[in-house]
Amino acid sequence: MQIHRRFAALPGNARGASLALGNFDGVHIGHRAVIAAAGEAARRLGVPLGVLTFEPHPREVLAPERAPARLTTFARKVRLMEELGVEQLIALPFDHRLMSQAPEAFAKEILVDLLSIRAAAAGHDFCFGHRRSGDMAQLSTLGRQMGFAVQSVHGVELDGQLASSTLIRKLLLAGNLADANALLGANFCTGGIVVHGDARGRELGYPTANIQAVGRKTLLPANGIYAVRAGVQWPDGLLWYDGVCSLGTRPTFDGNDRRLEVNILDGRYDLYGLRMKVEFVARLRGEEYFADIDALIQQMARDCANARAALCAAPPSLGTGKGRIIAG
Ligand SMILES: Cc1cc2nc3c(=O)[nH]c(=O)nc-3n(C[C@H](O)[C@H](O)[C@H](O)COP(=O)(O)O)c2cc1C
Ligand SMILES: Nc1ncnc2c1ncn2[C@@H]1O[C@H](COP(=O)(O)OP(=O)(O)O)[C@@H](O)[C@H]1O
Repeated sequence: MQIHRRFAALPGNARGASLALGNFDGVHIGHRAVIAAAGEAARRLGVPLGVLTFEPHPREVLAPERAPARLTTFARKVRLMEELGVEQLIALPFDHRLMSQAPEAFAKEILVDLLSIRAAAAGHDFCFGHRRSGDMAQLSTLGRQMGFAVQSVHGVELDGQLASSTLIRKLLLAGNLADANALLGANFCTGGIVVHGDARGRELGYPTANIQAVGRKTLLPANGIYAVRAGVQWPDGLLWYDGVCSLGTRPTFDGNDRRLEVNILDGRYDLYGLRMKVEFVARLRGEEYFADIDALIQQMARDCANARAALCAAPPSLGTGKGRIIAG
């Protein structure tokens, strides 16, 4: 996949694609339906499949204090889109010129003059142009006038819930990881760098790598204990391990800061300073206060056994998206 981040540096092969338009935070099953629709048009027309998005999200530029925490970093979006077969990712900076562009000017200057698109697909509620004044009906009209096909894609519902980034954020914050992952079509994933903690984990018999976010933070799920897959970025490549993670303030030890800590179930490693990805596979329980440390240690042993069982039963991490396209 080729990634284009600057208007001025768009090579010729970024032009003439079938493009999915949107922000795609989470790359959830609704987003996947939009990308699939753009992919079908790409195959029909014999042109590359692309995604046009703005990075950072316009909301993060216009009202950063009100922007919700992200489900996916840009790097994670790139990886998920690559898995979906996206060939050209055009992630343009959202600047003041773009902000003030009327819908017609956006279509003419960006979609036609800059990108010469052949087709566009977006969610039925997609808005574009100055103050989000352009909608899908207008994009279809502009497409007819300017010579590109437009497909409006209906929302995707899973077990009666319409996939949306907002709903997935709510589910994660409420501790409903199973539904959030189902709507994501992949396991929720975050990560960071392994830093020093209180050196207590090794005394308990469960060393835990403390993960500190680097760069733009993602949302974190509700506090609790989770079965995870931990991706360690060793100098010579990324390796995945089964693990268990504790997310929260460690009430047993009067912790006051919120920490994300991962115990890799098998083996001992020196992880300090390395990057680690944490894929949340299943929620095991909430954090608890233990008056007796031995009781916590016994519970941690049960957590590890439960994590093993959950990880054995879990489907492969990516491409598990299910869902039904609904009308309307
Ligand atoms: C599987 C697992 C379950 C845990 N459950 C709890 C818990 O219920 N309550 C709690 O206070 N801390 C819990 N912890 C967090 C430990 O207290 C924490 O890992 C320990 O204090 C080590 O901290 P350190 O990495 O800073 O040394 C859990 C940790 C793990 C790995
Ligand atoms: N299986 C393992 N899972 C997680 N960390 C491990 C493991 N084996 C060794 N370690 C190392 O132990 C460190 C965590 O030990 P711990 O006693 O919890 O101290 P601290 O939290 O202060 O770093 C990790 O950062 C890592 O370098």
